[in-house]
Amino acid sequence: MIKVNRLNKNYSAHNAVTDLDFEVGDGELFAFIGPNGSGKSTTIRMMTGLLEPSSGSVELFGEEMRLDKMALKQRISYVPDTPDLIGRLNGHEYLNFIASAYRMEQSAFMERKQELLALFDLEGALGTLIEEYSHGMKQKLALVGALIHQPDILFLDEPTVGLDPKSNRNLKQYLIEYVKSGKTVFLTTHNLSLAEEIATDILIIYDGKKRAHGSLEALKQEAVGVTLEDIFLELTDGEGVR
Ligand SMILES: Nc1ncnc2c1ncn2[C@@H]1O[C@H](COP(=O)(O)OP(=O)(O)OP(=O)(O)O)[C@@H](O)[C@H]1O
Repeated sequence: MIKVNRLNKNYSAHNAVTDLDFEVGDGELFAFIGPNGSGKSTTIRMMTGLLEPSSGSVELFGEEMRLDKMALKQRISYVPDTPDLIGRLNGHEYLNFIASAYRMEQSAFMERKQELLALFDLEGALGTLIEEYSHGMKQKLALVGALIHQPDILFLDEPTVGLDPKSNRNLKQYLIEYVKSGKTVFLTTHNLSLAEEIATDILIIYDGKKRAHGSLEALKQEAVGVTLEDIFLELTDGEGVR
């Protein structure tokens, strides 16, 4: 599904991402974790064709992702950490816009819209302008918009920030079921218990470089620690357990 090959991004003299290599398969729920400023958003923006790499490449479905690859972009969704929705639209208009951009059939659109709005308790908010939504409501509408066309790969940057506990739990369960159907989820999070709970694969990035990658069990072989938090802190020069 995803192949990242010696990916680099330099901002002036600063290397935000250095020689990053990894692969993500079908049906994986991949957690990409690292301290603030370690290069997660930069990487995800290159993977989704929003930012040109300085060198290296990202392949999705065996094809190189670039800024102009619209056909590849039709098969993915990306929810950034602060979704930038069109404030002058109401929820209905926003979702209609998404449906037409992805050329969804009306019946599939209506069916999935009902399901997702119920999942996030958003049914009552669709007539309201997005600029009047709370942060959590915007986050939930962005998630509905990202999921409605059932992308083959779903990229989520900090998806649970701002969500209430019920929506948080519903999202977790939804993502677990989503990957069981063969789809792929790639998420960044600072919520290590979330990664521990739902990820099939975890990559720790530190200062733009891959520090560790594997299942939780595999990571436990690489570092002393019982929890992902112990391992993370040890591998990222934090308050390690050693
Ligand atoms: N447009 C930019 N111009 C210059 N430097 C940038 C730019 N975007 C990011 N950086 C730098 O690149 C590095 C990686 O930033 P990035 O946003 O990818 O980190 P992150 O891991 O997503 O952080 P956080 O967890 O805080 O969201 C940081 O040092 C940041 O200051």
